Amino acid sequence: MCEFSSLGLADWLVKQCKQLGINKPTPVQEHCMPPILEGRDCMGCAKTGSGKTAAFVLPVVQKLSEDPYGIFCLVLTPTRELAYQIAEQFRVFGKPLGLKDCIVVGGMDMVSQALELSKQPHVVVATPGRLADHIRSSNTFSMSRIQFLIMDEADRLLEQGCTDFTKDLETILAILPAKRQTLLFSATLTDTLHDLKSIAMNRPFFWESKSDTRTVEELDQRYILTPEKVKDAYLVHLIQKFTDEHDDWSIIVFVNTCKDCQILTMMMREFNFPTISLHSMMKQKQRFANLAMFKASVFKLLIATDVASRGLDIPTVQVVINHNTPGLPKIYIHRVGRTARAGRNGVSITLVTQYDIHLVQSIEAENKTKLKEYPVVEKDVLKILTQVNVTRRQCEIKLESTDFDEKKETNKRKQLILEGKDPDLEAKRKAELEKIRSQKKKFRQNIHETIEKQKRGQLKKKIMKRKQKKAGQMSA
Ligand SMILES: Nc1ncnc2c1ncn2[C@@H]1O[C@H](COP(=O)(O)OP(=O)(O)OP(=O)(O)O)[C@@H](O)[C@H]1O
Repeated sequence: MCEFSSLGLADWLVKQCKQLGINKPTPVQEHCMPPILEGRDCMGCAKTGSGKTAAFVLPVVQKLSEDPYGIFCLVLTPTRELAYQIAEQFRVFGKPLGLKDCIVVGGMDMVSQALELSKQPHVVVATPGRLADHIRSSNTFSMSRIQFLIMDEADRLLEQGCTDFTKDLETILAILPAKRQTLLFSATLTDTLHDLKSIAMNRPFFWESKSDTRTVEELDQRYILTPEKVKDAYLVHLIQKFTDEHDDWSIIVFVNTCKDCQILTMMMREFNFPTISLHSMMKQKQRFANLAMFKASVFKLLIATDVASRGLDIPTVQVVINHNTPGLPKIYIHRVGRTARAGRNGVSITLVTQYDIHLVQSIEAENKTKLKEYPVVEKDVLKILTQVNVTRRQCEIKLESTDFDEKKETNKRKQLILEGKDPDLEAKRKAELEKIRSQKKKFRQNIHETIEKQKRGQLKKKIMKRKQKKAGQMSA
């Protein structure tokens, strides 16, 4: 393994790294930092927890020290929490320079952000939506001289998922100078490589960590096959087990929806687990506060939606539990990547129902890893099943008495209007899609049942034949 200084990093930054316990570059840093320092565009694809952030922060800070002016660098990232985490890295490495950063994310005061932007910070770390809002609504800042555009979790920024950043990215890219360095990083770049290449045009250097698998070796990947109705009991059982067996434990449970996140948080509290939640329907200040308390181990259990699945670096997390099987291998990679970071060990456990088996198969195929079954004493789970299910029902009733669903509906309508869509038309379209989906599910279920019936029929026939044969032999 080489040294930071041999990569062209200045002595003062090498010293700064040492002070932070970063002594040797990781492979993504070793390969991507020299081309960035040479002035090339770079696309870096390396596994979760492999030090991609420092791979772009360190060269930018070095270049900034050579010719400091603001706004020098713009970092775009899909989530607000991640923006704060990246800004902190710039602040730490750039402390000797007096580096000034500005965080521009949704859910926080827009006026104070505009004021900060007008003070020409060296580095702006932003989520696309809020930055685009600032560009559209004010002319108090200019990004016409930026040297670096960085997209962290670049594939997420470019894919058209539930939050589509395309329009906001267009607004942002339009005000950036063509002559700049563009750096794109993620653990899962390959699917969007084509789109990314059109953004990074300056002799892009592409580096991907060579490995047979897409998840880290230190991660013990498990699954539990469970009927939907027993899932929560398994979850309570698993958390109780970790609490009993480890003094120092920290777990993230990923769920599919904000509502599920809220209900499971209430449930886990009923079972006296120190639980906190993170989802997009919470007020932003509460989101930051909850994450800070989880990071500080005030709360040991975090129930979160996919808003926490990318980039968050919390070294104490030993276990990730997927309460639902992720629909895409990529989502799985990022979720389980919240543990086993920077060479540490970690465990991931995915709760799988009979209807999710095809999802597990595609996760295994894509990641070239087999998930192993997690051993559980089933009778221990069955013992708590009724209590757990009653608790869920109680929590659901409690949540129904609040305005949670209403709030969700209002938020959704607001979002659609902001996106220039008609909320009523969208609702109709969604209902139609839901109908098709449920028809498909029913169809799959019918096929499954028919196959099972056929199997049972064949088995019966075999048994009958065997009996007849035996009877024949006896009578002979
Ligand atoms: N050279 C190094 N030596 C030791 N630790 C390092 C080094 N570089 C970074 N780290 C640490 O490794 C951890 C993970 O780094 P980072 O968050 O940058 O990962 P990542 O590759 O961006 O992961 P993800 O894909 O999940 O976003 C951090 O705590 C960071 O401080």
